[in-house]
Amino acid sequence: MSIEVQQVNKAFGNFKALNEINLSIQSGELVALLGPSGCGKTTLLRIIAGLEKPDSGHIIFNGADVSRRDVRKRNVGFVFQHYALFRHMTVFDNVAFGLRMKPRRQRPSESVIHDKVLELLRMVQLDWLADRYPEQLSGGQRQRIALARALAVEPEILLLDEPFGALDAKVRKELRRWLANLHEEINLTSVFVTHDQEEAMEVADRIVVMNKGVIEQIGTPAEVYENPANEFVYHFLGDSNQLQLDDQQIQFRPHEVLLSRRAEPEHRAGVVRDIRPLGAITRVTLKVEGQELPIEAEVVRDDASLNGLQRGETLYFKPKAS
Ligand SMILES: Nc1ncnc2c1ncn2[C@@H]1O[C@H](COP(=O)(O)OP(=O)(O)OP(=O)(O)O)[C@@H](O)[C@H]1O
Repeated sequence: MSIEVQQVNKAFGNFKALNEINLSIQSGELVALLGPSGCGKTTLLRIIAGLEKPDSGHIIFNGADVSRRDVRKRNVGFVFQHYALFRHMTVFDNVAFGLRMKPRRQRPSESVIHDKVLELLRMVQLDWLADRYPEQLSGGQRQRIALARALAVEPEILLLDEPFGALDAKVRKELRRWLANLHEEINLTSVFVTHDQEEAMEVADRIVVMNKGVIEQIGTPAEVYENPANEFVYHFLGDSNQLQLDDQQIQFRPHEVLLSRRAEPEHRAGVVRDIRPLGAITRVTLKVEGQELPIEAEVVRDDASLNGLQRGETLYFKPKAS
C-alpha cells in the first residue's frame, strides 16, 4: 500500500511541529524518519496512523484520502518503544488479541486464530515462548512479540516508533537485520522513526531527514550520505572534522583521510592522542598545532601507518578530498 503525505501542517499551541510536509512512500518500501529529538518524527508517524489530526493537509493510502478515516479503519499496525504488552496475558493471548477484538462478522474462529498466532510466533522465532508472560521475556523478545501482535491483523502498513530504542547495542543490531529480512519476506509498507543514523542507514530503503518540523532531504542511504543537501544533513549523518587552512575551512569525514608515518607533500602533522581499535577499523585522534578541535581519522586496522604506533608520536595526514 502506498502512502502520500500532502502539505501536512501541525501546531501545538504556538509551536509549529510540522511545516508543509510532503512525502511519497511506495508500496513495499521501508522508510526511516530520521532526525534529532523534537523534530516532529513521532508527530508525523501519528498523523499517518490516524492517532493525531493534522491542522491541514492530506494523508492518502493507495490513492484514497484517509485523512478523516478513524485509526481503527486505516488497517495499520504499530510498534512503539513503550507500547507495552498486556502484562496479565500470555504471549499467545497478546498476539491473538487483535484478532479476537475484531467485529464478530470478521472475527476468525478460535482454531484459525490458534494457527495464525502460532505461525506468527514461528515467524518471530519465539513459538517456544507462547505460554510465558511478558515479564518472563527479555527486552528483545518483548519487541518481537509486539511486532507479531502488530502483524496479526494483517496490516498493509506497519509503523514503528523507535522500536528498538531501549535495547542494548547488540540486540538492537540483531533485531534491525531481522526486521529488514522480515520486511522483504512479507512485503509490507513500513515507516519507522529513529534518531540513530546508523540504524536508518542499515535498515531503510530510503531515509527522510527531518529537522525542526521540516524535511531537509529524502533519499536512499547512499544519496543522503554521499550527496547531503545541506550542512544539517551532512553533520547529522556522520562525524566530521573541521580543519582551518589559512583563509578556508575544510570539512571531511574521519574515513576520508590518508595517514603516513613520514612527512609527505600536502600532509599536515598531528600528535597522536588516542588509538582506538573498533573492529575492522581503527580510530586515531590527532592534535594539530593551531587547531582548536582534534582530528579523528579512521583507517583499516592493518593500515601501514598504524604499525607499532604509540600515543605521543607524530603522524602526517591529508584529507582525501583536498
Ligand atoms: N501533544 C503535544 N502537545 C504539545 N507539544 C507537543 C505535543 N506532541 C509533541 N509536541 C512537541 O512537538 C515537537 C515534536 O514532537 P515529536 O514527538 O514529533 O518529536 P520527535 O522528533 O519524535 O522527538 P523524539 O525523538 O524526542 O521522540 C516537540 O517539540 C514536542 O515537544
